[in-house]
Order: sequence, then C-alpha cells, then structure tokens
Amino acid sequence: MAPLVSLAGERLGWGDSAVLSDVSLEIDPGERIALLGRSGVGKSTLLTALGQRIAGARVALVPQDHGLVDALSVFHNTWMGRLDAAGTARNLRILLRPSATERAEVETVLEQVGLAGLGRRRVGQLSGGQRQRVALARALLRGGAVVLGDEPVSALDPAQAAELLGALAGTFQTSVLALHDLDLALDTATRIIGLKAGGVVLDAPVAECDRARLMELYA
Ligand SMILES: Nc1ncnc2c1ncn2[C@@H]1O[C@H](COP(=O)(O)OP(=O)(O)OP(=O)(O)O)[C@@H](O)[C@H]1O
Repeated sequence: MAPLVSLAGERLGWGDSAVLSDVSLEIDPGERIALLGRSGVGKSTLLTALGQRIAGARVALVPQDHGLVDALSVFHNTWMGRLDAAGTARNLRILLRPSATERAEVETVLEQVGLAGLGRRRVGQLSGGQRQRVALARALLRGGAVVLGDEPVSALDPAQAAELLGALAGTFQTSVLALHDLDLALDTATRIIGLKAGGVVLDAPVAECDRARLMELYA
C-alpha cells in the first residue's frame, strides 16, 4: 500500500526560518494520528506541510482559526467545503438561492455537529464553540479521504469533543489532528507523533504510549 505522504529528512518552516528539522515520516491510509507538543513547537507548520504534500487524495482541513467568513451564514460557510465541486455559476446560484437538496445536505452535517436549524444564522453571531462546529461541518460536507485538523475540538466540552472526533472518523479514512487533550489523543488515535525542540521526538503506535510518556513532550 503506497503511503499518502512521505517526508524524508525534511526541514519545514516559513521563509528562511526553520521550525522543524530532519523530519522523516510516512502516513498510510487508515491511520489516525494525534499530533502533540507545546504551543509554538510546530504542529501547524507540520500540518501545513502535509496539506501541501498529500497528492492524489481529497483532503479536508479544519484550521485553528476556523477560517470562517463572519458576514455569511452558517449555511454558506458550510457550503464552502464544496466550492471546488461546482463552477462559479452554480456556486453563485447556491449563494443566492440554494435548492432544497443543497439545504438538506448542509442540514445533515449541521445535525452531526449539533447545529441543526442554525443554517440561516450569521457566523459572526455564534459562540466560539459553535464557530468551531461550523468549521467541522464544513469539513464533513467536503468529505474525502483525509482530514487535517489543527486543534479541531479545542473549544468543545469533552463529550462533544469525543463525539465530533467520532464523526470525523466516520467520514474520513485517515486523520492527522493536532490535539492538546492527551486523554482524547490516547482514546482516539492509532499513532502519536510528538514534537519537541525543533523536531519529531516521538512517533509510536498508541499502544506504546501512556500519559507519562506524552507528558515528556511538555517538560
Ligand atoms: N503562517 C505562518 N507564517 C510565518 N510563521 C509562522 C506561520 N505559522 C506559524 N509560524 C511560526 O512557526 C513557529 C511554529 O508555529 P506553529 O503554529 O507551527 O506551532 P504550533 O505547535 O501549531 O503552536 P500552537 O499550539 O500555539 O498553535 C512559530 O514560531 C510561528 O511563529
């Protein structure tokens, strides 16, 4: 089985400045990877690099800042996940007058994230947790083989977080999710990648990880 993406001794960063050095890893279809490490260590940098390098698979993103347009409705922000599936004319028509089918498709994912009935609400009027759930709904509507998420459930309570990670697992075969909740990582991932001091210092199946080992990433 060919890996989805393969990095070999790569230096990752922004412009001339390296954030991570000598990064070597392969990600296979079906893996559920939790990406861990202290704030600023380079989790977003690695996720960005993976998003740029995964070829031949449809990828959905849940960015840390949610990437929403406040002035638009929940429906429109959710539909953005599908913008690439239609031409400009159809997208403009959907922006102005979505069909019953398109509304129903969006409502299905809004129900999955607990936002049923809020399609007409402006995103600017939502709470932080609701905004994060719109970003998750957009990824679910987009669908595909892979989801890359940057703290995708950080604004949710533990039960909601577990439920929505389950929804992602039900839609996407492969996931790479930066998480800060170690228990959630241990409960939901198949593999843990830990970053520290400019590199990957842990890359192991979840069965070989426990809380103490993960805590070393934050020491
Ligand atoms: N878009 C960007 N342009 C330039 N530099 C960036 C960009 N994103 C992150 N950086 C820099 O890369 C370094 C690593 O940041 P990154 O966001 O990857 O860490 P992180 O582990 O995701 O942090 P956090 O947990 O706080 O989100 C930081 O020094 C940051 O300033």
